[in-house]
Amino acid sequence: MDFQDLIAKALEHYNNSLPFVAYRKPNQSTVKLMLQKDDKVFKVEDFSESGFVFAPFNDKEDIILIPFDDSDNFQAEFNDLHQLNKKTETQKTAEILEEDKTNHIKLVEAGVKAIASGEFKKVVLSRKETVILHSKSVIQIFTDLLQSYPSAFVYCWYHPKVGMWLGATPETLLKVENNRLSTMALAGTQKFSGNLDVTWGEKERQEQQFVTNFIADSLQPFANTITLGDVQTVKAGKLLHLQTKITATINGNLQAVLKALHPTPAVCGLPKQASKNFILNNEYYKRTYYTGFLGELNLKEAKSRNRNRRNVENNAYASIKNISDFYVNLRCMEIEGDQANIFVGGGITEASNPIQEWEETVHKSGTMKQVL
Ligand SMILES: C=C(O[C@@H]1C=C(C(=O)O)C=C[C@H]1O)C(=O)O
Repeated sequence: MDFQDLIAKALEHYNNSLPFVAYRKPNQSTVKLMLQKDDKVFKVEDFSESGFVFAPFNDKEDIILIPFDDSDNFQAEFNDLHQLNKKTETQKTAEILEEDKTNHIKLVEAGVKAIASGEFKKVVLSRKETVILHSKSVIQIFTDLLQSYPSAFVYCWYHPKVGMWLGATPETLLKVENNRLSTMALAGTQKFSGNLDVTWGEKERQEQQFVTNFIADSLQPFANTITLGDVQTVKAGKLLHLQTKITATINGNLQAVLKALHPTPAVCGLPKQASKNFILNNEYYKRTYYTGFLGELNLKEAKSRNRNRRNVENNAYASIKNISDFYVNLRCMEIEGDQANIFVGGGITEASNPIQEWEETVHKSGTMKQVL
């Protein structure tokens, strides 16, 4: 199937008010489409299910599933950037509301105060910004995201009883292939100005180290070996972040591992419960699915043995891999009628400057506004 046919199928499904998800993994060209056959709201109970997961920030709320068995699945290649109409005109930067700025600064000040008084060590504080879409369609936004962010997980998710979400996230929550787990600690932000070789402040290094330590500690009860990579600077659109890759061999079930990890201090804080309570009680809006996670759950993939082997008979015994591949729902938006709600936040430590934190959220929302 070619990409235009895949888009037409998704549109038809949307017009029939039926759930679907279209997505492309980082640095890949294959776009997958799952069309759910009815409009039931399926929920994940224990992560033994198989399908596409859409989980909220608050782990007390329901996790939505588009089950593989109740869906028609398609895929297409998206690699010829010129096959599409050229990227549509970027909308002028929307006006920043003075009230949003004052509120965010107040929120960060309250966060810094709570840290200074010992309530927690780090908290990620965020806000919602609304942009009017004018004539741009959801499908145009999705294809612009695919073109603009080749190294992100790009998706468009729709359920008539839940909503319409789009995003291009740079952050993996975890990937599990049989019992091999890989994840990342991503935090710290600065603007990209043409150079990856940049210096990072102590605040960003510490903030990212909190995330690495938390992930390593949380995996400890389920892991035989945990390997941490070096701290690297990575690019996400026009922003840079600090990242440490983490791999482990796990012996626990996926539900227990997720319960320990989500939400990580990359999107919540440290310690988890105190920072989470602060977020739920103090942010000026409800996060719903922003900073939740999404992706494939228990996908079965046939993997043939090494093709270079002399003994070709071995190739007959293709092994089946069980794969779960989840991403943190960042750099995302919710579409409501003719408006897009963009969600942006940043990590706060005792050393945070409220005005700089406000500016960081402005840079992050700019990344999303580029495709609107
Ligand atoms: C919370 C967001 O991003 C997270 C926070 C970061 C930070 O504090 O520097 C960086 C990357 C993400 O882990 C967001 O993009 O909304």
